[in-house]
Amino acid sequence: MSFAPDIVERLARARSDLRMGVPILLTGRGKAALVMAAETLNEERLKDMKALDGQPVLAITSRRAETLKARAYDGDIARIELPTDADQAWVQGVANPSDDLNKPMKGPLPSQRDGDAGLHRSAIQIAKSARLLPAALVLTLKNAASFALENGLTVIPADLAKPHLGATSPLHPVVHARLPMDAAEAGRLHIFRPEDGAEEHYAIEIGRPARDKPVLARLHSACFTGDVLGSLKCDCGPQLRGALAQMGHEGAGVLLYLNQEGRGIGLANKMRAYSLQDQGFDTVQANHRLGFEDDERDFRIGANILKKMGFASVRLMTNNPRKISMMENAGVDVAERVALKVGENAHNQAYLATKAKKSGHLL
Ligand SMILES: Nc1nc2c(ncn2[C@@H]2O[C@H](COP(=O)(O)OP(=O)(O)OP(=O)(O)O)[C@@H](O)[C@H]2O)c(=O)[nH]1
Ligand SMILES: [Zn+2]
Repeated sequence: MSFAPDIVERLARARSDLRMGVPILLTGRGKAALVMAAETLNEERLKDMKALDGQPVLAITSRRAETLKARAYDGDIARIELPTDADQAWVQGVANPSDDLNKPMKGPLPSQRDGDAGLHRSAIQIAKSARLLPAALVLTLKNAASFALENGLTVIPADLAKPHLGATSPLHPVVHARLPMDAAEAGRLHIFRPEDGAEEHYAIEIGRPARDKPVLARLHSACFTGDVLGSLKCDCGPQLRGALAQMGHEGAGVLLYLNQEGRGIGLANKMRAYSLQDQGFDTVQANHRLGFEDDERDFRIGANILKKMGFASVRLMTNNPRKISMMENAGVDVAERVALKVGENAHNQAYLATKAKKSGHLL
């Protein structure tokens, strides 16, 4: 029978469970763990978890651990032991840096050193892919199978999930239709849907670019604040309109609108980063304090869409060298880099300077 969800479908369920505050069960190497996302934890479920046998731990990334001066014995992650009197506010205070400056962490925060951190690592990856803060409460369970069944929990075997976490999901074209725009009357919007149930991505085709020549292309990452609201904190809005205008002017091009808001951390986390920037941290430091890397985007998605549309070579409009190398690694030739320098203003000068200094953006 083919009715039961496969691992990719179960992972999509797990992401939405965690976003709703519902626990999931991770299994692997003869162990099982009850997992709840720190961000969506509630007092009642925390109380119930503490009533079970065993020592719950809060798994956080080493980026977050560094800010908290906690030891990350597992390299990329740390397993913080939960004090017996820990409540929801304690857990969320460790996971979320918004109050770090007002309430410097008292600590010390002892981390676990022994045992296997595999399930904890998977828990953080799933929380991250759900666009939540990268922190999860984890409790190793006995009799896990009956516990999951009784409570109707989504069960994820970590070994089966591993190849899919951090992988690029195959994408399929859904529909395309004519879309006359200010920048070009001959516009067409294509919708692509990934198999993993995550956000759809869009391609805006201008004119009918030849498939056997390098196409003028832009990989644009969604920025609700810049693209829609005209935020002055970044240069996304002018870059989006500038790229479309140049494609309209040349009569041909493809703009990929990738739904990877906030360099892949989601809009809620980007707003957390903005609030940290108001406390004096730059765009890179803010991501790190939240527990993320500088840039969590997967540009292979863009390369895959281009290949699906029949393009093998691009004139890429970007100042970001990572976009160029990722395209080439994904098998799309970058015949030329076309600089896209628009939209500098008094509010985003420091942001653009940080990208140049810390993220290698070309000036
Ligand atoms: N996390 C985070 N994301 C931000 C911030 N400012 C802008 N963004 C996001 O950064 C992305 C901007 O990406 P792009 O326009 O592709 O820019 P880029 O990587 O600088 O590369 P090029 O513009 O091609 O040179 C969008 O997803 C924005 O939402 C910020 O301060 N923090
Ligand atoms: Zn932006």
